[in-house]
Amino acid sequence: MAKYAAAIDQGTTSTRCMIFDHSGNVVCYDQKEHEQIYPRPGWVEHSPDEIWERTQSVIRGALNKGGLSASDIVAVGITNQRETTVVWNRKTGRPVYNAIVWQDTRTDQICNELAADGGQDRFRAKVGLPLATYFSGPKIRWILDNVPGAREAAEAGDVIFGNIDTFLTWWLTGGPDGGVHVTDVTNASRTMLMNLETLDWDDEILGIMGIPRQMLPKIMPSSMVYGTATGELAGVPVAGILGDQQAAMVGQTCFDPGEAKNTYGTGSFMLLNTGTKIVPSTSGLLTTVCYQFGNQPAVYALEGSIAITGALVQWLRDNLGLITSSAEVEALANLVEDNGGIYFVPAFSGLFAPYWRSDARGVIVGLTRYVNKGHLARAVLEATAYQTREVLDAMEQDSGVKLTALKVDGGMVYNNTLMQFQADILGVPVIRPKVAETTSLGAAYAAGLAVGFWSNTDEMRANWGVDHTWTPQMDEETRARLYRGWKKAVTRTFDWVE
Ligand SMILES: Nc1ncnc2c1ncn2[C@@H]1O[C@H](COP(=O)(O)OP(=O)(O)O)[C@@H](O)[C@H]1O
Ligand SMILES: O=P(O)(O)OC[C@H](O)CO
Repeated sequence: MAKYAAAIDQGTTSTRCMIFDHSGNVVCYDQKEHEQIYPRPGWVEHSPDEIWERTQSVIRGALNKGGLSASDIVAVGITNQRETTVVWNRKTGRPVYNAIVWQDTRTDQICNELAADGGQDRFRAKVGLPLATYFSGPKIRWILDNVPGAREAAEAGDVIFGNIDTFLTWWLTGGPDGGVHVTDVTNASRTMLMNLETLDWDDEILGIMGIPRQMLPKIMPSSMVYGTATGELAGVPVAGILGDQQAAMVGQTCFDPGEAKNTYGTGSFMLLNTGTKIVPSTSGLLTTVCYQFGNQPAVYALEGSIAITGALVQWLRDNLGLITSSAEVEALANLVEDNGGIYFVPAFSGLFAPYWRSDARGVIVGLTRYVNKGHLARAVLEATAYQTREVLDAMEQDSGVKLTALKVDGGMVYNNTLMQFQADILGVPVIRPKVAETTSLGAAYAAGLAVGFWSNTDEMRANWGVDHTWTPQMDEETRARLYRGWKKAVTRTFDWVE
């Protein structure tokens, strides 16, 4: 009887359970969206209870669709939207507040106060991150400061913190009845609280941020058996945890220093493997943990995080009603030859890499009466490609590595117009692999590796193959002119929020 590895991918907009065979092919899957809660401008929340309910439902759905049961699954891996912060009661499992999502900007004031002493890069040498609303530490601090009784309960060890990986692992392994309270090095590296050298929580930063150590999960490698699942997957080892962007690195088999990928989802995230070296960024990138398999040394990465890419297409659909599905943006953009002179800079959550400007807000510039909805759709797609060029430039600057091609994945890579324009604006080929579900695949690989379903990374590499390559067709002068226009447009977003 064939055996399979399962992955739970808890993303910003939806939760999936995917089941893979030994060749890395998807055997069956199920997926469900969850509610995006916007209580105020700049605030974004999810219901942790809904996320756990959706997780159980997609596990059931995937097993049913494949006609499988827990006994067919060798291990399950978890991958997740990173940074999103949950604080809950360890006796009841009830969250003390909604999950505060990575895009949420409510901690702006906390970040400014922390930056008043030592600047935005105050903790960068230790944690690889600038002070920004993106990361979990300030979000935990906000909950402890604003939810009555939360701080006292955290100090007493009654309420605990986790990113979504930790929350789901805790529930999967029993919840209040013995659930394990753990995270992995990749997720921990997004909290601003983990020291990249020691791979442990940093007491000095915990003290400054006012976060009690006893509420934090134990930091573990990304591939090992953390516990045994209960419920639908009863008896299956929970054996992999990776932040979703790091999981995509594993799914894309970027195991050698110098290998990179870009994932285009709600936002886009480009990572470059830097091996066991911690490479500091001077160009606005993040230094982060890429993965740690078992007791091997941790592998690090440079990351260019872009907050809004696919989410801008959703905005065109949901807020303007110009399209009824995300895929329709391509046909709308193809009604016109070019962007008609406009640029759309989607600084909806401020700007992440390489700027880290929380005072920025979105702009559409260059408007004339000539511009129509086709141009707007085109500018929406182009925004993704220009933002990607910015982080790629920063990456080459910081690492000294000149990329000769870019491996891509995520929901937007089925848009041919965008991918061709991406290759044109970067001036390097863009490559989509056969299995583009790299995030789930990476989590399944991490879990399968821990239980010997895959014996080493060479087996994973052998599963990777090219589906499509887009080669640059734009002349150098046009590329430079268009990109100059983008850079100018970006400056128009600055200094908006006072
Ligand atoms: N054909 C398409 N063209 C442009 N954008 C698309 C297309 N299909 C999906 N998207 C965008 O991709 C995103 C979904 O990708 P996915 O990888 O599932 O994201 P996430 O994991 O962040 O939820 C959405 O923001 C959606 O608007
Ligand atoms: O859920 P995604 O795919 O939008 O990824 C979100 C990132 O992990 C945020 O850092």
